Amino acid sequence: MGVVEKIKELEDEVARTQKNKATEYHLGQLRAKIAKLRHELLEPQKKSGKPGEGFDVMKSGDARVALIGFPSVGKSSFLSKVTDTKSEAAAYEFTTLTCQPGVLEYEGAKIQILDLPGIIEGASEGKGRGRQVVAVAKTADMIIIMLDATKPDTHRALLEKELEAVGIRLNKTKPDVVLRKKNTGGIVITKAMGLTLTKIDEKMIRSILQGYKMHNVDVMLREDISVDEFIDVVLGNRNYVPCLYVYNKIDSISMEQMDKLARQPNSVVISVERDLNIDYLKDVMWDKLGINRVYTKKRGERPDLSDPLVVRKGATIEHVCHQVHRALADKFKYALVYGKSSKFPTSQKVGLNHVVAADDVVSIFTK
Ligand SMILES: Nc1nc2c(ncn2[C@@H]2O[C@H](COP(=O)(O)OP(=O)(O)OP(=O)(O)O)[C@@H](O)[C@H]2O)c(=O)[nH]1
Repeated sequence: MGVVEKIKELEDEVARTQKNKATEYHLGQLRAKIAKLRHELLEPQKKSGKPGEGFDVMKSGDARVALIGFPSVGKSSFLSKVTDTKSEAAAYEFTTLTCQPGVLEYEGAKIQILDLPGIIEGASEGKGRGRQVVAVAKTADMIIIMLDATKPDTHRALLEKELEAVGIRLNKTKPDVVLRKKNTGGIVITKAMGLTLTKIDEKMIRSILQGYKMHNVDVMLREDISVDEFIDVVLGNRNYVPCLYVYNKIDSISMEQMDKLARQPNSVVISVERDLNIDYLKDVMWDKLGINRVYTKKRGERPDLSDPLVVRKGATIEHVCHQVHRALADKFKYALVYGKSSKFPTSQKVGLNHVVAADDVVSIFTK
């Protein structure tokens, strides 16, 4: 029996099994087995060369967004509206995947948008093309699921399920659990002070770990996690990616329908054709990507506002140095920051660990 059939069989067993106290552990183990098989299915086959070879797209620009959606939802129209695809005319040919990267310039940042082939259906069954689409999606800083507002909203669940099955977690944070493997000593579970587990218990944790033949591990729990979240931690290869649901073609639906879609979490409604809400979408993307601009200023000169540096939220002066030049941090003496992260109305003298804020102006002084 192939892996796909085995997964199907286990899934059927889960569906058949009544959920109650007595079957709880059995169900947990089944889910762990399914996760393990899925993982096997998606592991790149050994002889296929270097990881990523053949289909990965070089990460260019400051952030990368993967655009996913069924055919005819308006992805191409969207890309030609917001990106400068003309200058990137060369489509990247991959072994079986053609991926058209476009660059969206926004607030001085270059955001690379990858239009992934319409169909990711079957990706979780490890079908060649699906596997590659997923590999690219996993490198994205954000995923946009584009949907057709005029169609029934079933595509969304299909795409979510597919991404979920390949280990991509949308709009979730990594569970706060630490596993440490050791050579002896058995399984030792510790919980953070005051933490009560409501969705999983120690017996289940042990049974899952044993299922993975992990007999000597320290487990530190800092969060009330579910069984599936614990399996995610054990497998350890999940990608936690922010996701925006973009409903296109709102020009063709009623106000009521539009209002309902727009009120869903992480959702933006647009019309590419009528140019509705596109700028708002860019703002939301920028926010969700968690990036900031900072400006540099040379001594005695005005800050260079035409050429911002783009850094992640929470970035430090050290990150800023790296953006300017690879070797700058080694020669660093101190920096002066002006702006929101400065303690003073004027500049503050800071070291490499100082966290910059949006639109700060930074002067770097070297040894
Ligand atoms: N009513 C309406 N139609 C739109 C809008 N945006 C795109 N379309 C139409 O939807 C159809 C599909 O658009 P595409 O941009 O080719 O869609 P796609 O997702 O790239 O499709 P594939 O290339 O098949 O993956 C075209 O006929 C567009 O004219 C919109 O905002 N409103």
